Amino acid sequence: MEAAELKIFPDKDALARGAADFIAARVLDNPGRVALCLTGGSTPEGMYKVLATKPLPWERIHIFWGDERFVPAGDPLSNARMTMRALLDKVPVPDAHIHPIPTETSGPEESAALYEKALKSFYGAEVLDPSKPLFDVVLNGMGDDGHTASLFPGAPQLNERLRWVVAAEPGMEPRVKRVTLTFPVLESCRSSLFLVAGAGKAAMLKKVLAGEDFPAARLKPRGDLSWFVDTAAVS
Ligand SMILES: O=C(O)[C@H](O)[C@@H](O)[C@H](O)[C@H](O)COP(=O)(O)O
Repeated sequence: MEAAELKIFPDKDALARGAADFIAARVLDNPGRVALCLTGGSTPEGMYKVLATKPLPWERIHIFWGDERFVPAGDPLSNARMTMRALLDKVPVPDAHIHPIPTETSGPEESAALYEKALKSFYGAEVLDPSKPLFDVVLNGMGDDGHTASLFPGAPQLNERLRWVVAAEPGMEPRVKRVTLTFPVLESCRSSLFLVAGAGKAAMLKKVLAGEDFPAARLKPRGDLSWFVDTAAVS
């Protein structure tokens, strides 16, 4: 693991362009099967729209999500739905390469078990090999309370080292149950990046970058880690 890199952009649009360029470059670095782990929240949406304009080899890109709200696929709160509308509906990615966290199940526990199975089958092994990262790029957000994915401060899911995917209680708005990848899985990547924008994040960003114990600061990717932030978030 290398030291984290901090990239500061003048505003949210510049941040979106910078992050989309970064992801496109990482995709093009890999001549084989590419796996991207995307995130929900409001910050990535603009970046997804920029990424949709990039001429990328979509036929060899697979899409996963780091967490999902336990709502039907068509619900406006769905992270996958937002990503479909901003990005995936606009690019020639094969349907079979889109791997949303299933939510039409008996509950978040069943969703987590099914997604864990899907990830292991894609990876081709039951145990993560440190020399073989699962994802090329993992995109992360950070909540005002320091959560990332649906790993909330003080939650038992923070200490999960065996399960790849678990159910989570709603830690903050929207107050719906969640399904989330765990740290070892989010960390199994070549590159990891956080997108953080807006003055509302400034106080927490300062603490997390100083290494205070919040979920976003606990993420220790095997590959490189970059923080893409706007000036408001570092104000
Ligand atoms: O489902 C979710 O809510 C997210 O995956 C969550 O972890 C998000 O990334 C952060 O809360 C930041 O969200 P914003 O970009 O909206 O601030």
